[in-house]
Amino acid sequence: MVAPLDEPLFFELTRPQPLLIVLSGPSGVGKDTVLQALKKRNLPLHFVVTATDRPPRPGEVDGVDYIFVSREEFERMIAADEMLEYAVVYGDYKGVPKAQIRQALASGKDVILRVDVQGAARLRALCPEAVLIFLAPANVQEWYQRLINRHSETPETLQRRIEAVRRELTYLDMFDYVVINRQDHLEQAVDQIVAIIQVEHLRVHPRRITL
Ligand SMILES: Nc1nc2c(ncn2[C@@H]2O[C@H](COP(=O)(O)OP(=O)(O)O)[C@@H](O)[C@H]2O)c(=O)[nH]1
Ligand SMILES: Nc1ncnc2c1ncn2[C@@H]1O[C@H](COP(=O)(O)OP(=O)(O)O)[C@@H](O)[C@H]1O
Repeated sequence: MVAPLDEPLFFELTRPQPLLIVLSGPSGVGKDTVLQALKKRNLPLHFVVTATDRPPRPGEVDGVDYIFVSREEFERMIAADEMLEYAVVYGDYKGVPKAQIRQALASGKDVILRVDVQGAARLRALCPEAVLIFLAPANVQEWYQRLINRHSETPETLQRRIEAVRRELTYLDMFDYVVINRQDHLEQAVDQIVAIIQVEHLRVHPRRITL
């Protein structure tokens, strides 16, 4: 007996499972720029705002780029177990407030956040079904020039980022995807991340986020 042709097939009945997408990669590769471009695509994506005790850079907005807090406040949040994940990154605290990730996952949308490779490793351990995307430069020279041209660092903070990059590249094997953010081809990188999200939603066995 064949089901009536107008009856939805079983796979149309499964509610799409929201993804937890983790974008990582070396300083200056273009994570924030890619996320800003992704926001302009108006996809059903919830962008998690993470916390830091680093002072805001010119143009950075509290509650949008980061939740900017003092070192004392950050350490209070750690002690109060308010952080899902945190790390010292290039000398500053960075962390994912549990409240932020809960609010994001409750939205029913795909959730995306950008963390350093330490954060990506921690989120892989906490949530094996997260989708980890490594944003890479086309080559070290392009990466270095991009970081310098951003004019965001003091000699000390620049040196920390340069010293970190070799170690950060060794984390690649832990990731699910690598996207190259080529010089002056930003939209190509964004297209690839959109494609990853689309394909991840076509899995016969959807990733189930447990956090
Ligand atoms: N582990 C972790 N890293 C984070 C978090 N938020 C931001 N980061 C990362 O911290 C690193 C330093 O960020 P930032 O100080 O803005 O410097 P930038 O990477 O040079 O722009 C970047 O790789 C960010 O992706 C977080 O909540 N946890
Ligand atoms: N594809 C690209 N081509 C050229 N410049 C880029 C590209 N992506 C990002 N940038 C620039 O590189 C610098 C670093 O980007 P940013 O998003 O701050 O990196 P991250 O968030 O990974 O530290 C910024 O000045 C940004 O405008």
